[in-house]
Amino acid sequence: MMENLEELQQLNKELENIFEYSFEGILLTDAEANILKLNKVSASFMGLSREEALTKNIKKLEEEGFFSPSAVVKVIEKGHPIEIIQKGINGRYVYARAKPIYDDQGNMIRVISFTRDLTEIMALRQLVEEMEDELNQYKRNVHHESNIEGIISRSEEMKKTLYQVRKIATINSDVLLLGETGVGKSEIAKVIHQLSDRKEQPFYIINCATLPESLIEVELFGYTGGMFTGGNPDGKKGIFEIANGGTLFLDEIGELPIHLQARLLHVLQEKQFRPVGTLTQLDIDVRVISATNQDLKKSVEEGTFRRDLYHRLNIFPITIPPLKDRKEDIMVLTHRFLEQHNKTYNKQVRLSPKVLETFLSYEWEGNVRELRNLIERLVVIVDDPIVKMQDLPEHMQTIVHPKKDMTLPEILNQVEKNIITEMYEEEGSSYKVAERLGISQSAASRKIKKYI
Ligand SMILES: Nc1ncnc2c1ncn2[C@@H]1O[C@H](COP(=O)(O)OP(=O)(O)OP(=O)(O)O)[C@@H](O)[C@H]1O
Repeated sequence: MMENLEELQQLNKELENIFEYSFEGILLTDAEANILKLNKVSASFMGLSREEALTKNIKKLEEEGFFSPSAVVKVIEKGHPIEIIQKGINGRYVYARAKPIYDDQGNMIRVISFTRDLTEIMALRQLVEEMEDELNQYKRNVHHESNIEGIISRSEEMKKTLYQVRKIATINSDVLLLGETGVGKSEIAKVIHQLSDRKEQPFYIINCATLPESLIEVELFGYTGGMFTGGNPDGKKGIFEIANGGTLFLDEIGELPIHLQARLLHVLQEKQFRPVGTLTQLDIDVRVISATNQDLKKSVEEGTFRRDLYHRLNIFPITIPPLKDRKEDIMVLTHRFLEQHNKTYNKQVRLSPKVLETFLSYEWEGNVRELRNLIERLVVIVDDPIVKMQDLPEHMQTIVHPKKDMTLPEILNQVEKNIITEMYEEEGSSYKVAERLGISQSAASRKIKKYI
């Protein structure tokens, strides 16, 4: 008996501890809402001492505005458990769950309520939201950092290239940009200038392929007065002199006539040059960025490009990968060009999934320029809001680019897939596809299920 009593006391003590140290407020009332028992947390929600609270009735406290609405009062009215959010006297929000306790005869004898302070959770939520905002801001900044203005890119390949661009931009060395036509060499050259200490100084472009050979020398190096009949009597400044302090972009450097290549090498090495018709050397401070889509090494072997100039230019080469190797860039460039041209022409043109898929597997020999021009053309000429396969240039409509390890059945499968998806896009029904391809409707429908 004595042992049982001790055990009971021990258990009671443990329950008291649990009751007292709970993070939740726990409150017990009778069926008239008189408070019978409550823990510290519950008393503090009401802004009362425990002793005071034990003399109170919840209905009265509710009427006096200590909290509203009261879960206990609602349970007494309705006879079943309730969960609500209460506003407390000191502006605190509380999540309250209350339930009735019945005796064996089905009479409500007690109501027990559990309350949890939401104010802190709300404050924490606000903190989390603020942190999320900060994180997003940070992410935007990072994104901005890895993206350079004017250069749209998302691919790993371009990330590497842009990393090199950033590094080289600030060290003031001459740069050689390599890459197929239309990959963005001119854009990158501008970016290098923009990111360099020379950004406030002029940026000049000379295209060695478009200037007649007879003019290039004069354009680059200028001449002194009286040199040419019909020429300017005061002479003409060459671009090296004009661009002094700034950056000179020599596009299509592979086309520079061989007799001028030695002079260019001299300028690059000595940072000096001599205008045509004079013996005086002028000092210049020009950063030269050259670009070519030619294989300069091959030109050296063929004897059309000087080896020494090639080595001088090739100290800091940056290669811009072809668009076909930058699938993520195809996606993002397509999206951005569509956006731009839709805005310009006030249209809402979108591409069908098949067209997009074709873009991803197309060779893009003209690279970003070709993509940009094609999208502009499509936005202008297509009346429908969705660009379909038949709107593409003919050579793009039937492309299949078998990967190196594809077998003949796989290639044929690919062709079939292209035709079925394209036709289904156009016709929208398996019956029409069957009719056009001269196959049964069930065969057409099977293939549509297989490929789409
Ligand atoms: N990453 C890019 N983001 C946005 N536009 C780009 C990008 N790359 C290229 N372009 C655009 O594509 C077109 C061709 O680019 P750019 O003239 O720089 O190519 P290029 O390599 O210098 O060509 P070429 O060798 O024929 O001179 C331009 O309209 C340019 O603005």
